[in-house]
Amino acid sequence: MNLEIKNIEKKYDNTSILNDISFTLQPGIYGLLGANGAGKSTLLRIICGVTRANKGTVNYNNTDIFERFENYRSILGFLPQEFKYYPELTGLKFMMYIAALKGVDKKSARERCEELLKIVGLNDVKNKKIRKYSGGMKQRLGIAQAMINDPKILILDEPTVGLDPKERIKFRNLIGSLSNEKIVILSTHIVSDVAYIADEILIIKKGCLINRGIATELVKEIEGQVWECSIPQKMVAELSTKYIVSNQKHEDDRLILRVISKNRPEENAIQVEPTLEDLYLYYFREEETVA
Ligand SMILES: Nc1ncnc2c1ncn2[C@@H]1O[C@H](COP(=O)(O)OP(=O)(O)OP(=O)(O)O)[C@@H](O)[C@H]1O
Repeated sequence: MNLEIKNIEKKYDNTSILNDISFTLQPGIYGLLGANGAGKSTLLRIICGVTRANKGTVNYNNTDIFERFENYRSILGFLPQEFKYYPELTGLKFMMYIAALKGVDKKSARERCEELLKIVGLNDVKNKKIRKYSGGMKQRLGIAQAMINDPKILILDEPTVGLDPKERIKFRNLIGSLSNEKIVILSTHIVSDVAYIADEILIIKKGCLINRGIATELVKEIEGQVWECSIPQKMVAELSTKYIVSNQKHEDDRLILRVISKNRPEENAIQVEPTLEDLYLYYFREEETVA
């Protein structure tokens, strides 16, 4: 199985949103990482066939998705960024409704919906109205509905928005367990969401795919450029304007600063192993701080 994104370009009102994006995916979990507005949602919507690209194609097993779109839709699961939940329905009724929309036959629908609600840990609340669900529960319901047709390609757009740290961990474990033999693409601007579960990271910046690979390979780009130095409080402002500071923590009356810099930032600075968060900050420092 393969999904090929080939020379995709997208413009809105003559502004380029996606710029000649090409990559091919095999089964695995892929983290699409980029700052707000980088073009992640647009790219995912194009991959799902919801939005049309101005140029380029999306090919599933070497066929343009629009050549056999019904066939493609039947193997696709999608959780869009702004998903509509129908608060007055119960979790189970909502799932049954989506199953009907997706053409799952009535007999197997109930069994499938109950099974998925169990998998995502919503069995106990399946007869409660969605308006009583927490953010994490809603997101898990969103994943469950995307899985109704047992998709081979599962696309989740910012699925961890609004989740607390405990729910994030639950979510990561869930994705890990669901992804067998599937292509899972998961977009986020939160590095820790994908650092542990993604087999590969795709980094998108201002509509361009600027890097792709396994995390341990990607971070080599800044090897030898990440430092930790212990400094007095009063030096923070000075160092922060001079260097990219990826983290800081207090230690007694001093601060331990994690700095990204080609040169040793301070006499006592020691080199440390780069992480994906450091790399993210290195790429997106002007755009936002790491969440
Ligand atoms: N329908 C549209 N019409 C005009 N501009 C759009 C439309 N959809 C997206 N854009 C613009 O395209 C750019 C990329 O948006 P997109 O939602 O794809 O980014 P993103 O990386 O998913 O960011 P976010 O996480 O904030 O959603 C933004 O500048 C956005 O304003």
